[in-house]
Amino acid sequence: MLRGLTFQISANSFFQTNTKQADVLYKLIEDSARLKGDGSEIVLDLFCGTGTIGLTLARRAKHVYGYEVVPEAIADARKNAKLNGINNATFVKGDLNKINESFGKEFPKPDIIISDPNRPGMHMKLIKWLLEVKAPRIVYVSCNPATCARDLDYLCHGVEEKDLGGCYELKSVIPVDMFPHTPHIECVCLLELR
Ligand SMILES: C[S@@+](CC[C@H](N)C(=O)[O-])C[C@H]1O[C@@H](n2cnc3c(N)ncnc32)[C@H](O)[C@@H]1O
Repeated sequence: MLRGLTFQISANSFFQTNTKQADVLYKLIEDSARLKGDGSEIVLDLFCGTGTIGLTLARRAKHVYGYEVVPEAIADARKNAKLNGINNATFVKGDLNKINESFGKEFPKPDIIISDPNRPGMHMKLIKWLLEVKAPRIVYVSCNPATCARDLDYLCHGVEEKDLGGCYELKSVIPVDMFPHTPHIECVCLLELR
């Protein structure tokens, strides 16, 4: 049980190992997302895993679209939506390192984007797409401060060698101790469109 929702997971799906702190992490993400709560907003949940973040936000959103590469995780996310009586969430299997021009055509323009990649961070194709789509807010969740700093820099200041301009302002970075007694740290970063 996380944020009042029940999750079923299978062996190949990612799931936060520190469940107690996962509750803290997801609450912080919800707070950073600052959904109006009137059911008018579109949420895009990138690297959605079993749907945890998107499903916690779905209660206050118009619709959530989740993308994830592991098919078992997508099957879990769909099951978890049903299990919790949530019918405004769509989960799609896709490799976010290989997006092409059609990415973004199958969902409305997002009001808020959550991006929670694994340690390598986001592919340049995804950075480019984010800089083009210009969602009002991005909540970037990361367990790797090095790739996190790189991706935040790209989103705020652009990528000179790709001729991409940055368009976000970093509003906050909140560390969460997901891995006690280790040097590792998770961060929840809020970016707002300039
Ligand atoms: C840090 S986990 C976050 C999962 C989920 N947001 C959560 O909180 O449980 C990163 C997720 O990204 C997925 N992933 C890794 N590479 C990907 C890619 N190229 N395209 C789409 N998803 C990917 C992983 O399978 C994993 O589920």
